[in-house]
Amino acid sequence: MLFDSVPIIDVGPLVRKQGHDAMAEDPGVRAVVRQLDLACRHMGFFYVTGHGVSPALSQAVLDVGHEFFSLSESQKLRIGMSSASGFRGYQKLGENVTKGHPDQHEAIDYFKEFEPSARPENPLVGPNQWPDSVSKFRPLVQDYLGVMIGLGRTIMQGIALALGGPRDLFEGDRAGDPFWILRVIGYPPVSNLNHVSDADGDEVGCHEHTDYGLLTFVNQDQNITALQVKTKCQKWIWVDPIPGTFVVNIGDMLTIWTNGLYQSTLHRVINNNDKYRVSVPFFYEPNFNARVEPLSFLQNNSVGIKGAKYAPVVYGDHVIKKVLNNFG
Ligand SMILES: N=C(N)NCCCC[C@H](N)C(=O)O
Ligand SMILES: O=C(O)CCC(=O)C(=O)O
Ligand SMILES: [Fe+2]
Repeated sequence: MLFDSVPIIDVGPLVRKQGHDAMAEDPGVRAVVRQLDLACRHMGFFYVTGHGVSPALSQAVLDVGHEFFSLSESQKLRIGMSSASGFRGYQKLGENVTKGHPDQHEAIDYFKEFEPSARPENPLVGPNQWPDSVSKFRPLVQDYLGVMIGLGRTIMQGIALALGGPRDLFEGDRAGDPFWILRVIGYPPVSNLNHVSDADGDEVGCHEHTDYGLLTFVNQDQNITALQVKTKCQKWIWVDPIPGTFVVNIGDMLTIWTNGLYQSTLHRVINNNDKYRVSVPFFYEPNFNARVEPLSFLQNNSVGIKGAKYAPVVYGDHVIKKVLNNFG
């Protein structure tokens, strides 16, 4: 089965039953689980509706993003990202690099904060940086984080069932204490052309990449189409915003845990519109110290994969390598 567009999944039944002992037998949950399985096997991307996150909260987070990016450069640089801040904070246009190409976006990056006892040589140890010039920014984003961590956990329960595992497969040492990431990203318009001929050039808001962890939830401006995904047929397709939904995609650690059954999917951003675009991806990730390796029950599965196709990695090592690469 091949998808030529991104499927929409109403996860309402899963959200209502999550954590219940009998959830795996609930017919509504089972229908959601089947759709998650197909989307993860064949596309790596899906929209979710029925997630229970307030549309007003999602919109307010985008609004404070717009407000922040409209500030002067010197105000934005007051929360500038550096190695001293653990790579948390504001990065200027072109500062983030993907496979050697500077990206045409500016952003603020947040990571879960470490306990004071964390190893000081870990380059990601540092304080998150909040803009005080946009007073509602911090409380809104913190509310949003709480809600999104809950949604990430719920969808991971659905994915655990989709794989034929117990619902708590990704709890505990795997992803019970997720090293979440949140980015508030601004993409200026790159050109007024109606097509993009050279997708390696300067006009790309974020060059093609896969995400690092388990699940990404993209909250994006309505009425601007800029995100593209590469289908299994190697065709780039646009992912239009749909009101009230998140665009969800799977990350590299799910590829490893599922022994390649659910593969992370290449995507990129080209804001070839005349409006400034804001998106806020929330990344639900494994625990920082999680050891990620193909699940034993997926090493000889129905698709005929024999043995482990991927070497084990520690998630924290993977994300550190990625972040250091992004900022030279
Ligand atoms: N936390 C995540 N997944 N961030 C994705 C950013 C993708 C662009 C980055 N320069 C890169 O090359 O990865
Ligand atoms: O802006 C978007 O729609 C997606 C951004 C993205 O892919 C990322 O930050 O990993
Ligand atoms: Fe991404």
